[in-house]
This record gives sequence, structure tokens and C-alpha cells, in this order.
Amino acid sequence: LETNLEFTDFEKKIWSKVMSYQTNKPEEIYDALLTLKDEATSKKQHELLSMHLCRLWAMQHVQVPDSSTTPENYGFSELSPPAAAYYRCQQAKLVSINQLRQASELSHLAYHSLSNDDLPALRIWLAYDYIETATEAGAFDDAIMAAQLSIQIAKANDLAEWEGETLARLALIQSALGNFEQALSTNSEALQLIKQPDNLFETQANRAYILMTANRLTESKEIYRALLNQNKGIDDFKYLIAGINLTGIYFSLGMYDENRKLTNELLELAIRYPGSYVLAYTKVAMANTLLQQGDKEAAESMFLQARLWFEENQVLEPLSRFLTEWADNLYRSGFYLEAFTALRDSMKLTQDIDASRQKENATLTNALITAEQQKRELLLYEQQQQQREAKLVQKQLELRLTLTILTAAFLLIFSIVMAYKRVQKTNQLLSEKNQHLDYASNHDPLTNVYNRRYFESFVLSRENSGDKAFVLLIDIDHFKKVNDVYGHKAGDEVLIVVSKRLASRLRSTECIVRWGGEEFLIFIDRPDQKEQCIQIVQRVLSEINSSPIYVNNQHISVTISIGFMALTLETISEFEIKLKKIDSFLYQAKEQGRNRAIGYLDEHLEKLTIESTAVEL
Ligand SMILES: Nc1nc2c(ncn2[C@@H]2O[C@H](COP(=O)(O)OP(=O)(O)OP(=O)(O)O)[C@@H](O)[C@H]2O)c(=O)[nH]1
Repeated sequence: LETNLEFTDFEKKIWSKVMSYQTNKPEEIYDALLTLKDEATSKKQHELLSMHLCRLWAMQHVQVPDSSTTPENYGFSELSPPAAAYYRCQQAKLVSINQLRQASELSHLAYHSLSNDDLPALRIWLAYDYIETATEAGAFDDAIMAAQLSIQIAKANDLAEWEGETLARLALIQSALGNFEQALSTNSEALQLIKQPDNLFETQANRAYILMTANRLTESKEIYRALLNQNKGIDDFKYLIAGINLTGIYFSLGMYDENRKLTNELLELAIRYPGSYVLAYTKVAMANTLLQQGDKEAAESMFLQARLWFEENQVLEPLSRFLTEWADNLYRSGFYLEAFTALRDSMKLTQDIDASRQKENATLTNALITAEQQKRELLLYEQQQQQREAKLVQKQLELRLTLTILTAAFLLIFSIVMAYKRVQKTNQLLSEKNQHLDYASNHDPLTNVYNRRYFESFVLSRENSGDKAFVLLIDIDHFKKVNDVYGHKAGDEVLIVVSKRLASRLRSTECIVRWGGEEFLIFIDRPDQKEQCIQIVQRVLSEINSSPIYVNNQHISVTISIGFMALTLETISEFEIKLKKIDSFLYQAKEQGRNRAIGYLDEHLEKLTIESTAVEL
């Protein structure tokens, strides 16, 4: 279930600065941490840094509340709901103004607001802090869980000293639960890891205390004696702490002489620290010693002085224990009434403590509920954030999809248009080509008049129409000579000019056909009258012979001979017979001297010869 518990580089930097508390003052660490502000990039990094800044600020401003400094000043995000780091900051501020009950509530809240998303460096700090809060509230399960988390993260980061300190605290919890063997074993583990002299002293004192609680007084006594020897003339407080506990053991073991000697020595030393807890504790030891010696008055006075200190400083739990011992001692010395009073006071105090514990428990429960609510809020907030992000991504996707569709549609339309244009162009080219082919298949390439192929289909389309027509078959006279004299190319030119001249007078209903080499056919659809046919023939003859043809700077005079016939369009075979007849008329025209026309104006009339401008019957 656990995520990666190793510190990142950023966390390591923070850690090394905050752990320099033995050589640096809080304000120095505070300033050192400020230099890391720009390196915090994520929200969690900001929270970790802000928690330490806030905590160090509170340490510098103990008993001087500064309402102008809100948590937001430490970079806690206003956007997201408060998190564990924020509560730890608030806790530090409450401690600084001595609001310990509220501070302890916030300690609960801070620890229970932790999530796997929080940085290991924040989690280890808050977990360790919480061990004490939870123990004081009697929430031993919570305390053990917090200790385990602290140990786990310490192990993941090779923080031996931290792991040792946590184990030392865990041992005390185990001892309080009556698991003395486990407590001693945990304490041994701690002793192997701890190197710092202060921590080492405390852990050894813990061991002696556990042994004392387990009623292993001789072992306990040896440790206390060793600690006493180590600190004599070196550290008064350590000497006093070890000494006070040792007097208790001497007393319990009936070693009254040693007890008296030590107690006197301790009191002499403790008096140098008026108002201190060590003085109060020493006075309790002294009171018991005096009572044992029979000096009841001095003993009672001494105990009262100590009792006042405990009451003033609300250190009630040890006081209730001392009262019980005191009552026991009074009873043994025969002061039954005093013993009863002391015992009654002790019980009253125990009741008060229990009530206070219950309050503390209620506080803890409240804190748990609040933490759960906060976690839910945080989760909701993150979900909303994720939803917002997801929506954004979806919108971007939709936009991209729309763009893709639009692009695809555009490309499709574009390609369709292009394909359409290509088809159009191809169709146009094809139709042009077809037109061209059509033209080429129906026309004579030299003169551009219709060819015989066209005429055949034309006649076929008119088969049996019964329409009247006038057909002229024209042949250029002595054309071979033109070729011979002026060249074949000039001959071609002559053919072109002749065809143009023949076509110049034709109407849309009339057509001209290149019939052979120098032969042309003129087809006149539904001629009006015979006179008009004669005029046509005359006009055709004069159109050619009236002016020479100008080719290659030379004038070539040309005449034509014509065979003609006015006819009715019936069957093709009949038409072919008639064409042969026309051909024979043409032949006759040649025979009769050329430059003339011979034919029928009516199939039933006689043959007619037309000479240039004159008409001969
Ligand atoms: N330059 C040219 N000459 C052609 C073409 N087609 C046919 N000819 C020539 O036309 C001439 C026809 O000669 P012939 O049929 O002997 O008759 P002719 O010389 O016209 O004499 P008559 O018809 O008897 O008056 C031939 O010499 C062909 O070579 C052509 O397309 N171009």
C-alpha cells in the first residue's frame, strides 16, 4: 500500500537544514529555509517548506502572538482545503502562545489529515510529533501507528538517529501497556542506533525507568548509578533526573542511608534551579526521606512545596502518583488520618485526570472526525480539479476532432472538385477530340469540304424521303497540266481555291463534297425552280472561269466541266444509278469541249447543255 518513502533531493535539502538545530538557532534555520523557496515547485513541496517556516517562526515568537502573520503568509494555498502541514503550523502557533489543549487537538488533526500523497519528509515529522500527543491522550494504538510510520520512513532514508529516537519512544509506550520484555527489546534496538549524547542519555534513562516499572529494581539501580557517574559535574539536570529516580529505588529497596545521602546531595544541587521541575521532584524525594526519618513536620512542609509546583504547572499525573506514595508512606509511619487525606486527594486528582483524559479523548474524536471531513473535502476538491482537467482535455479533443473532420471534409470536397474538374477537362478534351475526329472523318483534309463518306451517310439519311434535289458533279479541266506546269503543290492550292469558290455561293441547305482527285459534287436540297437550277450552274461555271487563280505569283486560269441532274430522293440504288448518269453527263461535257455543263433539269425533260454564260438546248 505504501508509496515510495524515499526523500527527493528537495526534501533532503529541507531535512539537512531543519536537522541542524543543535548547531543553528531557529532564526538561522528559518533564513536558510527561505533560500529554498524558489526550489519548491509542487504544492506538496510548498506545504513542507511552509510547515517548517511556520514552526520555526512560532519558536522564535514564543509567548508573543502575532495575529498579523496568517498561515497564508507561509505559502499555504488558499485554493485547496487546509492540509496536514497547515494544521501543524497552527499547532506550533498555539504552542507558542501556550494554548496547549487546542494545540494538542491540532496535532491530532495534523496527523490524521496526512495522506499517502504527502511528502515522506512531512509525514515522518508529523508522525514523530504525534507519538507524544497520542500517548498523552491515552491513544496508544494511534501512538504505535505513528511510531511505525516514523520508523518506516526513517529506514527508507537511512535516518538511524531518528529511527532510534522513535524506537525509544515506542519502548515507553510498550512499557506503559505492561509489555516490559518488548519494551526492553525495543529500547535495546534504540540504543544500538542512537549516537547523539543527549539522546543516548535519555534512552538509557528510559531503560532504567522501564526496569523500575517492571520492578526489576536492581538492574534499574545499576543503570541510574552509571548515568549518575557519567554526568556528575558535567550536566546538572541529567544528574538530577537520574538521581531522583535512584532515590525512589533506594527507598523501595530499603536502602535508606544511600537514599538520605543522595537526596541531600540532590537537593543542594536542585536549589540552584528555583522553579524548575527537578527541584519539585527532588523535594518529593526529600519529603519521603524526612518522613522515613521521623521528621514529620519538615517532611509535610517539603511535600507541600513540591505539591504546589505540580499544581501550578498542571503536572497532575506525577502528582497523583506521588500522593499515593506519600499516603502509603504516611500510613507506614502511623499517620493514618494524614494518610487518608493524602489518599483521598490522590483519588480526587485521579478522577480529575480521568475527566481530563475523557475530554482529551473527545478532542481526539473530534479531531478524527474533522480530519476525515477534511480528507473528504480534499478528495472532492481533487476530483473536481480532475473533472475540470478532464473536461478541458475532452474539449481539446473535441476541438481537434472538429478540426480533423473539417480538414477531412475540406480535403474531400477539394478532391471531389478537383476530380470533377479533371473529369470535366477530360470530357472537354474528349469532346474536342471527338469533334475533331468527327470533323476529320467527315471532311477532306486538303480542301476542308465534305468527303464522300459524309455524303454517303447524308444520302442514306434521306433515303426514300421523296425530297427533290439538284446534284452537280464538277471536274476541273486539264488539271493534269496544272500539276505538270506549276507543280503538285500549286495543284493543291488550285484545288483549295476552287473548293472555296464553289462553296462561297452555297446556302446552308446546300453542300459541297470532294468527290475524287479534282472532282467535286454539289448537292442542292429542294431547289425552287428549274430557272434557279440553271442560274446555279451558270454561277458555278463563271465562279471558276471568270478570274484566274493566283498561286505562287502566277495566274492560273481554270475551267470546269459539270454533269448535273434534278432528281427525287428515293432508294440508294436508284440514287447511285442517277449518279452514274450525272457522271456520264460530265463525261459528255468533257467530250463536247469542256467549260460547260450537261444534264437534266427534270428527269422527264430533255438533256440540257449549259455553257459558261450561255444556255444551250
Ligand atoms: N495537285 C493535285 N493533283 C491531283 C490531286 N488529285 C488528282 N490530281 C491530279 O489530277 C489529274 C487528273 O488528270 P486526268 O484525270 O487525266 O484529267 P485532266 O488532266 O483533268 O483532264 P480532263 O479531266 O480530261 O480535262 C491527275 O494528274 C492527278 O494526278 C490532288 O489532290 N492534288
